[in-house]
Amino acid sequence: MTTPLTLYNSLTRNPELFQPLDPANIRVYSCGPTVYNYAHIGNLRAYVFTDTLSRTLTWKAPAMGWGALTHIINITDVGHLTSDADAGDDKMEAAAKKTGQDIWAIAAHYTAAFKQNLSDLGIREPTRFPLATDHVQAMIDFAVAIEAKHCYRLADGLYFDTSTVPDYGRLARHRDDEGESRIDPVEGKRHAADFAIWRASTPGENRQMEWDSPWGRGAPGWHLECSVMSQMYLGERFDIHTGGIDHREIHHPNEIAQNQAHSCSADTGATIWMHNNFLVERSGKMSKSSGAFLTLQALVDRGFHPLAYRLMCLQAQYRSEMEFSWDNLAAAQTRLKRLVQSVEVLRARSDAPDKGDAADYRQRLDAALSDDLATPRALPVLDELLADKRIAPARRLAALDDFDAVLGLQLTTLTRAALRVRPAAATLTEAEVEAHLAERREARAAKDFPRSDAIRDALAAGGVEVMDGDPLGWDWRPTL
Ligand SMILES: Nc1ncnc2c1ncn2[C@@H]1O[C@H](COP(=O)(O)OP(=O)(O)OP(=O)(O)O)[C@@H](O)[C@H]1O
Ligand SMILES: [Zn+2]
Repeated sequence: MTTPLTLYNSLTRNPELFQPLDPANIRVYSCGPTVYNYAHIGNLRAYVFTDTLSRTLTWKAPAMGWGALTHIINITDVGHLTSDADAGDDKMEAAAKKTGQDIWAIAAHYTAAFKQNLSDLGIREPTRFPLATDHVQAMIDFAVAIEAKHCYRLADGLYFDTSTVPDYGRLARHRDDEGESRIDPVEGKRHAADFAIWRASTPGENRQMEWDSPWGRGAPGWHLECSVMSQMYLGERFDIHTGGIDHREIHHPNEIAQNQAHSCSADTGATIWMHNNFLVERSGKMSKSSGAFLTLQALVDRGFHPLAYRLMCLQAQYRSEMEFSWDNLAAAQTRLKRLVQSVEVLRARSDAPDKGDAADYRQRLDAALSDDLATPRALPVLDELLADKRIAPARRLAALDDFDAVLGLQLTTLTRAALRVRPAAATLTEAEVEAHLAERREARAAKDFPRSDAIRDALAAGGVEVMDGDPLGWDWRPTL
């Protein structure tokens, strides 16, 4: 039995039954990163969420009679200002000025780093990663098409008049009074919420990225990019649009306004708008612009495996705020080790009787994921499946394969050696650690305890804790 898929729609603020426009081709658009710096682990949470969504859509497809999934994640390499509305500099140009580097090289470097992060987190590649800068002509065409009815010109560019579309800001649930203070004032705007869809370069601005347009040389607005790329690859109407919760306030309402203008209808573009909540620290939202943030590499440098972070994300439902702490990450890594160990045990035992059936577990997993991607409820089902001695090990391993297709924890291939990530500060190589441990085993066998202790202390000084009698059977672990 298959559970129908229910997803929370930010437009209606309600869970809704997912009914694809074209079951043969489900279409999803996710706002991608602005590539002026490394992604922080909060940004990456957004893509663990989209990966869970796309894996769930794929996993459920056979039973639901769905066909292909087309998933687009764009790369914002121009146009995103330091404020999500119309104030400040282009984040890309600002980074280029600050570092004195070529802006195209910056974009290429951080785009590659972002894709590596996704791969390290077991996030499947989307169908396409379109670059905003490859679509500038299409953006100009889109703007030309809506200009007469929906836009007006100011000295610094072409602006969208938000009063020309029905129900502007419905997604954000703006009340008129809060809208006013939220948006940066720009001289001459008709309404506070109006926004630039083309920004003309100011004399002497000296941008590295600029293009000719009917509104002067300049660059496209960030909101325009996503309207154009979603329409180009998914059509005017598609199924799901995702982004972080911050996008619910400005970026997505503005995309919707443009989509409505272009399609001459009240259609927002996507049927369901989904938003992941923030990763926060005690000091507030993790944020690239604020300077101090954690990258995935920073976690690895402290001895954590990227998949431990993925598991940490799955332990929270995507709509809940998630607080980062090293303790929580360490707990997730221990949980991952425990899972890897259970799989090892199953592999070693292939002879147990087969009295049970994994179908019940599959159904429970399906029920959890189909309830707005309730991953925290899915994980205990996995634990129970692995521990159910009534089901033969081979059958449990086969079911694990199926579970992992949607959880993406790579449990069928992950090894304990891979999980023993060496912190950046470590001085001993893996081979040296193994050699010391072998020597120590000999010393203990010969009851030479002072020598055994001396080796343990030497390892500790090198950042390695020897784990005698560890219940998980782990010989050693890196210390942080
Ligand atoms: N702390 C966070 N937790 C979860 N998602 C986040 C967080 N910060 C940003 N996001 C999401 O990450 C995705 C990529 O965002 P983007 O690269 O444009 O970030 P940014 O606006 O440049 O960075 P920041 O807002 O951190 O300064 C977006 O969907 C955004 O909503
Ligand atoms: Zn976007």
